[in-house]
Amino acid sequence: MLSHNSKILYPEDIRNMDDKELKSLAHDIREFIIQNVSKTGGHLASNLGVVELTLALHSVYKTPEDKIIWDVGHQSYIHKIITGRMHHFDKLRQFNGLSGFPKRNESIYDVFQTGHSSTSISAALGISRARDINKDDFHVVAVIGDGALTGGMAFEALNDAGASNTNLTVILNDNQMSISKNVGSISSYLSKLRTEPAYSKFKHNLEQMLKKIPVVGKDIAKAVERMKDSLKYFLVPGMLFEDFGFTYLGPVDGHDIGMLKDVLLRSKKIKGPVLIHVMTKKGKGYNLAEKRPDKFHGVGIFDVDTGEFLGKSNTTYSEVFGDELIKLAQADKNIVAVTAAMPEGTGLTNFSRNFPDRFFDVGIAEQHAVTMAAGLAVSGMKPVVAVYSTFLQRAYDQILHDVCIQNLPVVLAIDRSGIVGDDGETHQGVFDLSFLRHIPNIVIMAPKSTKELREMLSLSLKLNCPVAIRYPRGTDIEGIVFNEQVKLEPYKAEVIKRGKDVLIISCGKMTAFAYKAAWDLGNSGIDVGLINARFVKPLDENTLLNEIKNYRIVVTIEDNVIKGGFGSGILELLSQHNISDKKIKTLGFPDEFVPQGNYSKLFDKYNLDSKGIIKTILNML
Ligand SMILES: Cc1ncc(C[n+]2csc(CCOP(=O)(O)OP(=O)(O)O)c2C)c(N)n1
Ligand SMILES: CC(=O)[C@@H](O)[C@H](O)COP(=O)(O)O
Ligand SMILES: [Mg+2]
Repeated sequence: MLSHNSKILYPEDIRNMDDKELKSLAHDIREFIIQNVSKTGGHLASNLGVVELTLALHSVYKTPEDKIIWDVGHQSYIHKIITGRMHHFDKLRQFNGLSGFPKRNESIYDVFQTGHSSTSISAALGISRARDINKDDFHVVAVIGDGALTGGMAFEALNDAGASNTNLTVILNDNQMSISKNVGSISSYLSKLRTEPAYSKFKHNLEQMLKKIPVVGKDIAKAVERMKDSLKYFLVPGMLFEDFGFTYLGPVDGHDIGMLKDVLLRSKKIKGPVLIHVMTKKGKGYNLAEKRPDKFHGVGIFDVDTGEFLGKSNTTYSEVFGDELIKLAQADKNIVAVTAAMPEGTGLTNFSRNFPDRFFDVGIAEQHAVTMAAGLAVSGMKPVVAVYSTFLQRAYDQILHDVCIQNLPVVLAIDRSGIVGDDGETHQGVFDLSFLRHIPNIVIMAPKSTKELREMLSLSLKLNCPVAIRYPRGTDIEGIVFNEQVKLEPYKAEVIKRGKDVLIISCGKMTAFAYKAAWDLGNSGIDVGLINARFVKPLDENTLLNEIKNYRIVVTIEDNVIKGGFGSGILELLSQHNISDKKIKTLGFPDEFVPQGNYSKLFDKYNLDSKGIIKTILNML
């Protein structure tokens, strides 16, 4: 049984084990992961599915000289356990603790950092090409899931790698799941490869038969060749990948260590790019996760026996969004919803059940999601693209070129804006205001509460132009109840409180911290005014200028990077109106990547909670 006190494992230990020992280790590792993740949270089901695959990879390849690149990287826990990091798992995804993704500064075995999907083949190809230029001699392996294979980047890389002749191995970990059930025609194609063993048997028999046809004369020889070629398309499993220029091996049972090692050893001898199709079961070894791999994809703390999640269960912004969209869609048949493989996370699952014909899961393809929505919009539909802030980074040009230049009524419902917490720097949604604010035609809103999100969603569908609504992960901040009397009006800010000494102008969720700071300072005799901007673009210039003129000190606060964010917009406004007699401070995230950690830790670190705001204001007074 593995525990945090067990001997630290390294790949050499794995390479010295026979298949029986590896099988037993696989069992222990599964138990370790289930117990550990139940206490820390993390990506459970994906890791349980790749235990044997990871052991086989480290047995056959000589890491770290040979390079393994994990796509997304959420399935790298076993790789971490057997590369000397088992003892750090009690701090998995915590502030200053072990990352849930590969990190180059954590280990020499982590050769490329990931977090976002579909990058592994590109990175592996780059590493292979550098190796070839340097005349080095090592193997490069990309491990990509069937979900990640729905991303366009993966195909750009297959296209390039397939024609490159370079030695490179792609392991396709096919468990038929993205976070939810995998979608699209490639997924159906892979299912066919998995489920039709007759396919390969028939192909083998036929090839044998064709070989036996005696070649009598040129014409017959040519005809036989042509027949072979056309039959190949029907009969060769993995023909799609073969046509891309890869040698296809598989499908192989990804839970049989012996078979995995065999096929990996075989692949090492093949020149040029190779794709090995490995079939695994997501959640393998934990019955509850095998049954509901979607539910156990990414988890908080849970009870191992019952599978019950033990965290808080207040209504989240995502749930409110999904609920409100259903109501709006009931009244307007032109409303359609689009997700890039995140129906559950974005709160669209119920929508998909209520309106199956008006719901589109396009796979892990954010760029396509946005342009496809633009196509829906030019045809009179009202598309709402629900997407995490961090993943929308992929679709910058699609927003600009396909939506905003044509001024199309596409609503971007940007979930997980601001701090997401445990996933860390690859996933923090702290750039959206900066990468959207400068695009002409777009309206940007940020609700201070789940109630305001409902109103903003309803308004966004009436504005007939591109709209982004950015809202955070999780629930309303506990303990702060707003007096929600000021109804949302288009392009109008909300004056929550007037004061004399300091004005805070807040954006979205940060209004809650500002609200508490304003009241706490009031109790100490400092009279603070508070405006909830509601509209980041266009700013409600009249209200803002009318209020700002009454104060000497102005503080802006946002859960975005300071550079190019909401506060920058206020500075631009003041500069355009030649207002230079104010003391101003823009609060937000500094020019660095925000690490992993829970909300309170991070808001405290960056002085963005009410305590931090009070500290800033006292320093300014
Ligand atoms: C660009 C991007 N969009 C969305 C996600 C969210 N995401 C993380 S894992 C995942 C599913 C990946 O499926 P697959 O590659 O098959 O791995 P599995 O979990 O099935 O092992 C998704 C959609 C992401 N990481 N990156
Ligand atoms: C690995 C990945 O990108 C997702 O699984 C992500 O961790 C989901 O985040 P939420 O838990 O916020 O839905
Ligand atoms: Mg998968």
